[in-house]
Amino acid sequence: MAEKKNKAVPVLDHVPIKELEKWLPFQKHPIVIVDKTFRLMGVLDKERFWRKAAQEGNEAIETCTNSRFLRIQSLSEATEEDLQKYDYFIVEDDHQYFCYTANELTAWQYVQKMNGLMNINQSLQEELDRALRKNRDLKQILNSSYDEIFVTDAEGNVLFVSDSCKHFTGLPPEAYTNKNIRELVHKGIIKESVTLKTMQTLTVQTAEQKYPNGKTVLATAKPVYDDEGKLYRIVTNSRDISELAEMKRKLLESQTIQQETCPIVQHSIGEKNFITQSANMVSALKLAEKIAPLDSSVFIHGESGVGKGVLARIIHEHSPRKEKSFIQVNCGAIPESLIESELFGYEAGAFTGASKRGKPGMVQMADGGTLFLDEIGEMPLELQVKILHLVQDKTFKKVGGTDEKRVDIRIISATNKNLLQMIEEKTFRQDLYYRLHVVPLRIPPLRDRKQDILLLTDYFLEHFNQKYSQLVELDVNAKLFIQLQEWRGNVRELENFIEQIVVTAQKQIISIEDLPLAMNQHTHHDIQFPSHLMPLKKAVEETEKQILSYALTKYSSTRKIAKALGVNQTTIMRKLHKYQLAQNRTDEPRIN
Ligand SMILES: Nc1ncnc2c1ncn2[C@@H]1O[C@H](COP(=O)(O)OP(=O)(O)OP(=O)(O)O)[C@@H](O)[C@H]1O
Repeated sequence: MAEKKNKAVPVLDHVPIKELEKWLPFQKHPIVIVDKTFRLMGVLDKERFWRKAAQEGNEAIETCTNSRFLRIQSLSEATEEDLQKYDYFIVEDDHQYFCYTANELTAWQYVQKMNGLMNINQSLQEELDRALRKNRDLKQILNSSYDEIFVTDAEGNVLFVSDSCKHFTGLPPEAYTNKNIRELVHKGIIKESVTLKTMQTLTVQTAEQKYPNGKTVLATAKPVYDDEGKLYRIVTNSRDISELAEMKRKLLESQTIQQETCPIVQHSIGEKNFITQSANMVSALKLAEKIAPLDSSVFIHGESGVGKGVLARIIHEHSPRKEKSFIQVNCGAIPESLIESELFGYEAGAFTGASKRGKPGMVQMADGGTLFLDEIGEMPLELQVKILHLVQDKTFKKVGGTDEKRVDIRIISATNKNLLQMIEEKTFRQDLYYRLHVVPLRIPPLRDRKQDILLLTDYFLEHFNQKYSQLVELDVNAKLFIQLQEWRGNVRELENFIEQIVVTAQKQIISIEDLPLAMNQHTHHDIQFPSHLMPLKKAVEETEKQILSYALTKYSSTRKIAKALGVNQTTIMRKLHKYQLAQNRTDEPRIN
């Protein structure tokens, strides 16, 4: 208890002198003695008690008797007035009396007030610290949100913008704070402000907004009212829905196309299958089957990797020539200097380095069967006239030979080039074009038959699982993700991609997170430059490898890659081997 102060003097009420004598030696302080009515009897001092009590008019007694005493319940009870009026204050505490001088009590009350003030100050400080901490926590929470949070007061003055605004707009939050929303809209920094609409209508407003950097966000502004029901704040939350919007668009697109889905059609070619369920592909297939028994020349148009080669095989297999050879010549893959001898063969000693016995060409090997001239647009102009003879008369001469040889072949050609434009540019002979272009067939790219993506994904998954004795599966999201890709390299790219998943899978069920790296390589074709410093040689190699991987998905032959990259074909072949990218190359002519 604060009132038990050291300086307080104990007060005794009617204690027999004898008792007092016994008790006195243990007291350190003077004692005040009062009677029953609380009238002062005397002030005792440890050593001088008896002496002073015996002497009438003792100075000490007199001082006390002239003094004014006030009995109070607690020290804090004494008022300013009391402190002026009385000299001593007697307080009872636990049946013991204590006597304080007015000075002591004033000092005590002063200390109490100071403590009180200090306590208030401390609790205010604590309250402030707590508020600041809360404010900091709140800011951190808001700033860690992926959504952008935008807060204004009732007048539209921007009070807070979370950090993610940088991600959305490219501008830091400071570009907006302490400005008025009207000013931001007026300057065109914000378009179609939902905050402004909420200010005007006092209702929740939601809108899809497009930012100049291409991002689409869904912004929702909500009014916040104070206790009196007046508008106090407007809190706007913006969520990046760019990916969602893109997915939605693609899904809608694929759903529209889905309506054109046909029953699955399947053909087996060698150990592989040709499979489709897209209406446009099925009609191309039907036409192919219809013209297959005829001997007329067929011309297949389509982007690289769509399946021109497979369709040519199907035509051959549906023709009376199916027991004979199907010879596929990739005109873009054979070096220009060799193409004539590869195609037509050569006589013994026709040129330096030629075999002494001569060599039959692919045309001769196709006798009785089908000759498939893939990438016919790559045929050198000088050779085109020789091909024209072959198509017209079914005759040809070997390199270095004089004899006209006759063959019974059916010619199927294919290209992903615009031959009409090449004719205009005089790089392709018009007469040859019309000779070859008797029955044109068109294979649509994979992006125009999205319903085939899933079908082909499942087919290739099963095929490669069997080939590599694996049990890899794709979960629903991974399949959806694959379905939504562009597949600019068409079926070949999808096939290679699934093969890569099966070969490199670390677990049985592949989910969407396991795909992106490979997806980046296969679909976006962005060349990633090394993100950290490394020896220049290694950085060059990494970039070179990426460029080659991309080129492989874009071009069907090393000759085309060489042309696109401005180096010779041998360099490309060497580098493909160096980076172990050459496994899937089938540049060599296929002979069946
Ligand atoms: N509908 C399909 N079903 C199954 N596999 C297919 C289908 N279409 C194409 N493929 C496969 O895709 C790969 C590429 O096909 P193909 O070589 O016939 O394409 P292409 O159009 O001739 O390409 P390029 O123009 O580059 O020569 C092949 O492995 C082929 O088996």
